[in-house]
Amino acid sequence: MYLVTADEMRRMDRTTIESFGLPGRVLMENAGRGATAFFLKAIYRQSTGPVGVAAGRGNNGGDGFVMARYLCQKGIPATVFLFSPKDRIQGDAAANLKLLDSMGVPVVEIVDKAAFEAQKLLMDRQRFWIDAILGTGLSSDVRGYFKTVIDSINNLNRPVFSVDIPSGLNADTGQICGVCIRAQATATFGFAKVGHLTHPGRSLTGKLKVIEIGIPPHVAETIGCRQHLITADMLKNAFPSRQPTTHKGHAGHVLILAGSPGKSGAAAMAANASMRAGAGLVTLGIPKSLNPVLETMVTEPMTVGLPETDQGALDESAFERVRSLIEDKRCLAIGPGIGTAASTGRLLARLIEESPVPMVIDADGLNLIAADPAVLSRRKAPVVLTPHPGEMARLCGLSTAQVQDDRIGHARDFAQKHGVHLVLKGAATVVARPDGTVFLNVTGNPGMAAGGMGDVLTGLIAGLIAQGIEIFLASRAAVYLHGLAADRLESQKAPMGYLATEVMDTLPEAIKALMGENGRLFWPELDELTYPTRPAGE
Ligand SMILES: NC(=O)C1=CN([C@@H]2O[C@H](COP(=O)(O)OP(=O)(O)OC[C@H]3O[C@@H](n4cnc5c(N)ncnc54)[C@H](O)[C@@H]3O)[C@@H](O)[C@H]2O)[C@@H](O)CC1
Ligand SMILES: [K+]
Repeated sequence: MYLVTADEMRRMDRTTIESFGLPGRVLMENAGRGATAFFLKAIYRQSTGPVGVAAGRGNNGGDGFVMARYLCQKGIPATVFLFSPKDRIQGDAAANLKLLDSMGVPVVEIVDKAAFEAQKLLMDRQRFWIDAILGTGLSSDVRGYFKTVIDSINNLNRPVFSVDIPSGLNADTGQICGVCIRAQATATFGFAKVGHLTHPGRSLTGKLKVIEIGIPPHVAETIGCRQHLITADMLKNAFPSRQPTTHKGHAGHVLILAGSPGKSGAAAMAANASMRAGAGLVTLGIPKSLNPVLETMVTEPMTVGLPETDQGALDESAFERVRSLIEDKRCLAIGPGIGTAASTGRLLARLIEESPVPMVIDADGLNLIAADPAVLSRRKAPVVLTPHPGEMARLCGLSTAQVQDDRIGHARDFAQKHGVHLVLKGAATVVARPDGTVFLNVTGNPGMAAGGMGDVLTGLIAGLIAQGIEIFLASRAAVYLHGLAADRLESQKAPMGYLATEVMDTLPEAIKALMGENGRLFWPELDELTYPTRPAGE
């Protein structure tokens, strides 16, 4: 499912109108009619009463005029509060405003703060609000008079329904431009916008419905839209089917380099998560003094003690041993709990340059790369990086706040610049491919804000790659499954307090839910088999 930016939506509207020949007026009619149906279903059915339509001077306001007309036709009292002089409304919106006049729908012109104050009583009487003030045409922070209007509507504490996007929300980043409507539900047109599903936009949008308004689906491809939503549908066939004769060698062998004193748990979780992902075998390479501890912490994974520094971190001299360990592996994951010793950094750099198998790099591995991300261009095999916003900030030389302001943009830029796959963790994880294609994940919940979740994700991605799943697909499937497992725990257990190891242990259930029928092996039922009733020859 495509997620579009404001500019892409504008280009799609234009292509549909100019090349496809569908008039803008028809699009606006479809938008307003569809939005009304959703408003009645999602908001208005709870109770009844007068509806205030707050309209701006652009086409978003035009959609609001159409909605007011349909409400009036249904006998629902609607008043349009027009936050612009009537004579500044143009085009399709102006045509729809005229229709309101002829239908007798009241339109209250509010052109400045004084007029706004004068209408406060009438505004207070409205039981519901439709927000058609600003849509994808928002071009800067909302200030002054419009800011007061948006604040006042929020403060009325009435159910608010947004047309296309909550007014004040940046459609490209999900960031608030000065102030923003808090909607209970939003009807958007043609395609969901990136900002609807990126935080904080997601919580301001409320329940979202995409209304089909007549834009042909192929137009998204024509204009080169590169953002998508991760859906179960695109992942359900990701897992290679297992034959009755499949053995652990077929299911792939993962090598994980992890751990340092005080961080042996990270190594154990990453290794066990690869097993939970379905990898056939996992070998865990750790600093040798940690080997006795890890031997008792993990059961299924094998452990190998590697040369270490005086402080007990992985040492560069482990390189030859690791290189020989990689030979029969399908994926190398490195980073959980490895620390940031310079010698470990040199080991990592040499592995990036030499590893013939895909690498997943996480945690301290990312902090080590941050000193010289150019090493990534010398990789032999594909690389997946899994930073959280803080690690991403170090990789990009930015502040965490700057990364969070445009998560998709930074993830895409880094992936393109360094030719890597990048998983930017956090609410609505972003998965970017070296060509700049980006997918957004919406599974998961705030209960995941706990130590160890990242280690589990690293092991999960590696475990999926080891099973032969293409790297970008494996990365998307992993973030989806990781969130899905946590969502199960949240609904069955508690909103927080569940552990990373519990998420890990729930992964097989999440995989089963994702695979659906594809996950079942169809053995013949016993009564379908025919047995000789007596031994042959008797
Ligand atoms: N044919 C089309 O283009 C269609 C557009 N549609 C609607 O049209 C909307 C986009 O319409 P427009 O491009 O006219 O833009 P909007 O209606 O979103 O807003 C544009 C107006 O807001 C003003 N504005 C921008 N930033 C502001 C700020 N920070 N503070 C105060 N005023 C600000 C602009 O000067 C402009 O007058 C969509 O969100 C959607 O609701 C739908 O009707 C479907 C068809
Ligand atoms: K709006």
